[in-house]
Amino acid sequence: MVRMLQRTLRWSGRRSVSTDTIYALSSAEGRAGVAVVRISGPQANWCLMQLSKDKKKPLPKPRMAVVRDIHHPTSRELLDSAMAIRFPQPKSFTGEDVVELHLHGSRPVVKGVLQALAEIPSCRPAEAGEFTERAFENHKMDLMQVEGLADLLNAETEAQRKQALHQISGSVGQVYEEWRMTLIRCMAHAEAMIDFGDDEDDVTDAAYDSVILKVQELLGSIQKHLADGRRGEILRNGVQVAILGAPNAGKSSLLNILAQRDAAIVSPIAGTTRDIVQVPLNLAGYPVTLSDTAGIRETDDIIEQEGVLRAHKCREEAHIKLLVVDVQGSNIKESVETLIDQNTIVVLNKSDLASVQLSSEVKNAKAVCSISCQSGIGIDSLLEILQRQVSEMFSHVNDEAQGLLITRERHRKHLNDCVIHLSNFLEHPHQSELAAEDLRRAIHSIGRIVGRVDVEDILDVLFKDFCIGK
Ligand SMILES: Nc1nc2c(ncn2[C@@H]2O[C@H](COP(=O)(O)OP(=O)(O)OP(=O)(O)O)[C@@H](O)[C@H]2O)c(=O)[nH]1
Ligand SMILES: [K+]
Ligand SMILES: [Mg+2]
Repeated sequence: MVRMLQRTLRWSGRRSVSTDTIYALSSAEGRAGVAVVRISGPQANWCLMQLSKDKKKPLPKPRMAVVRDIHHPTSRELLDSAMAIRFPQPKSFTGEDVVELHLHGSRPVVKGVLQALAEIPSCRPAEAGEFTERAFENHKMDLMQVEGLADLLNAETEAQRKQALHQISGSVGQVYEEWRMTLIRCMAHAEAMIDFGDDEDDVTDAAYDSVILKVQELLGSIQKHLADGRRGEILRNGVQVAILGAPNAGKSSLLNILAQRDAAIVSPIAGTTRDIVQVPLNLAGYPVTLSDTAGIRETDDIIEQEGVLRAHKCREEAHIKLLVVDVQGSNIKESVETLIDQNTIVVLNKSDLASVQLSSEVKNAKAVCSISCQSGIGIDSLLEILQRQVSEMFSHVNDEAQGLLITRERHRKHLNDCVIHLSNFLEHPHQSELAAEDLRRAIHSIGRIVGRVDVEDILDVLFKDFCIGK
């Protein structure tokens, strides 16, 4: 109870500050062609007037870019000749009055304008993510769109950009909202059963049968949606590719070639790599994390033992495995042949030293490829194989289906909860009070995804990830 009260207070505290007018540099720090300072809140227009030499100068027309000299409000010193644009509420990013100043991207100009804004009463610097928070509060975005925006800002590759933009468009949220509305209608029927069930048996029964059918259908849709192979989450977090193999096979050499830098130590001493060494890659537009691991073998060295443990853990978490084998050994060593599975690409290394001998175990692998880290032979075809494997992971993702990819564990959890409540409902649909409660819980679970209910905790975490000015 106390926690709930604290939360409510914190939440209302957050709401009350939103009457302030806030400002921030919304473009990146440092020298640039243009720097954008954004002002949002009831005093935004007034701020613009305070920054003019003649404070009675009329405001520019809405959404029209005009050249405007920016002066310090008290000293009247000229700070920059800027471009100003007004976005009157509610047609703005935050839903409040917004003024954007497009300044020359010079540090002293930006500093001067921010200092000038600080002089204006009832105007204060924005917190990280505060513009977006206001957009959410003013129903300009739902929670999934806010998360999509966070993903877009963090995106490193084209595929991630595409997925984030899709989530921002709101179409994913719309599907969940439709599901929620369907369940709300079902619950209305279920509640009507509680109230009138005894008197109007015939009428309600027929109607109620269709409710049960609807719930069954919806449960099927959600279960299908959940069985997406976690592709949306993988796309957001990156495809995990592990380099595995016996000591001295040339794993670190391969990592360095693919990373195009000396990320890991290479030496002729077996057991060189102990920690996992990771490098991010962009393969065919998809984000990949490539991990080099310790050579797998029996050892008395306790540090190397820990390295081998970490290598096995990395293998378990990997979506794609590169098993590096030194072709000088007659066959694939026993210690590593057990590692081959359907997601393994066998990489026969040091082909400059010996001719390639394939052992039968290789048949279970996804692909086999012969390379030399020394001469560079075969690296291009390995890259091609890898790119193909990565693209294949997302091949079922045509544009239409992408709208229904789950991008966060949070969404998955609420959908799983929803499945549990709907399954419970279907176990006792005619025990009206219980059944209505199950539906209520299912509605609540879906509502949490788009941020209809219980949003404050998620927002606190989410906005911490945003930069100031967004
Ligand atoms: N001739 C030749 N030597 C190679 C090739 N690839 C790697 N080496 C050499 O093999 C030795 C081991 O290479 P590493 O990359 O350190 O092997 P590793 O698998 O990371 O070894 P650990 O970390 O100890 O498990 C080094 O001396 C490399 O220079 C290759 O294609 N041809
Ligand atoms: K080595
Ligand atoms: Mg190594």
